Amino acid sequence: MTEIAISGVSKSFSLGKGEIQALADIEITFPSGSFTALIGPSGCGKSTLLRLIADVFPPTTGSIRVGDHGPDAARLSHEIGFVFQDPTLLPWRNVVENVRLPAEVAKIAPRRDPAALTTLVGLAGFEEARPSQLSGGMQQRVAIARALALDPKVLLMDEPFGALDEITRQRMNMELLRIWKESGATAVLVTHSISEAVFMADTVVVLSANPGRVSEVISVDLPRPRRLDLMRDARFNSYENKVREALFGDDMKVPA
Ligand SMILES: Nc1ncnc2c1ncn2[C@@H]1O[C@H](COP(=O)(O)OP(=O)(O)OP(=O)(O)O)[C@@H](O)[C@H]1O
Repeated sequence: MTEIAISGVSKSFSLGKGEIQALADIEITFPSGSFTALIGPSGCGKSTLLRLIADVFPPTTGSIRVGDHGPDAARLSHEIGFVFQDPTLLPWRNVVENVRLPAEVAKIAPRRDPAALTTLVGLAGFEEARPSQLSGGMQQRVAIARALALDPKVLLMDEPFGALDEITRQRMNMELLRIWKESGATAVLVTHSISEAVFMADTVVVLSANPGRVSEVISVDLPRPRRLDLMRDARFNSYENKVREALFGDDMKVPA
């Protein structure tokens, strides 16, 4: 069971002679096995928050707990899988070899069979294909399989489908929900899409900028498994409106 607890976290970066405060007073818990979406204006610190959890850098103040330990220990025991917007596959390696890569870098045996993971992400038959022979959506599937190779307890995704067309993106979202359920991981997804956030998440965390703060936490009480026709449901639209209002505040109000 891996809960992520973020307490009193702020993050500042030095920039030239000055300093930029990316995040302030972040207080939030992601329950074990939950799916959380982070949404907010550009520059509000969504990626920074993911990177803090992944131990790319430490917080300036506050603490982060991943399961029973800090992000550094979680990273060292390979408990965190990360998917970026760009799949960043090695072009000279085939699909299975790319999926196996994290285990090779860590000098340990893969905790999940790379060929089985390739099937799990819908790429059976493409095991030997090179990245250049795959579409953008297929490359991103490989990146997801690679993130699962060491059986992480936490899956962090930074706009993984941002570069994909709408049809591929919605398909990938459905598949990602299936893969997430199968993995049992605690998932955190950064997205710019309100409907994607509501469709995927148990909880949508809305951030505001300068510095990044949590402005609203919206629980999405919609049944799972979720299918695309859910998007036509009035309850779905009302959650979208809630997120929209949290993002745009007074700008949403109709002038008298
Ligand atoms: N390594 C870094 N060094 C200096 N400043 C940084 C660094 N990483 C992020 N920042 C700054 O922190 C702030 C938040 O950036 P971040 O990338 O986390 O925002 P974001 O919400 O993910 O943005 P976007 O939606 O545009 O991707 C920005 O002002 C950015 O310039």
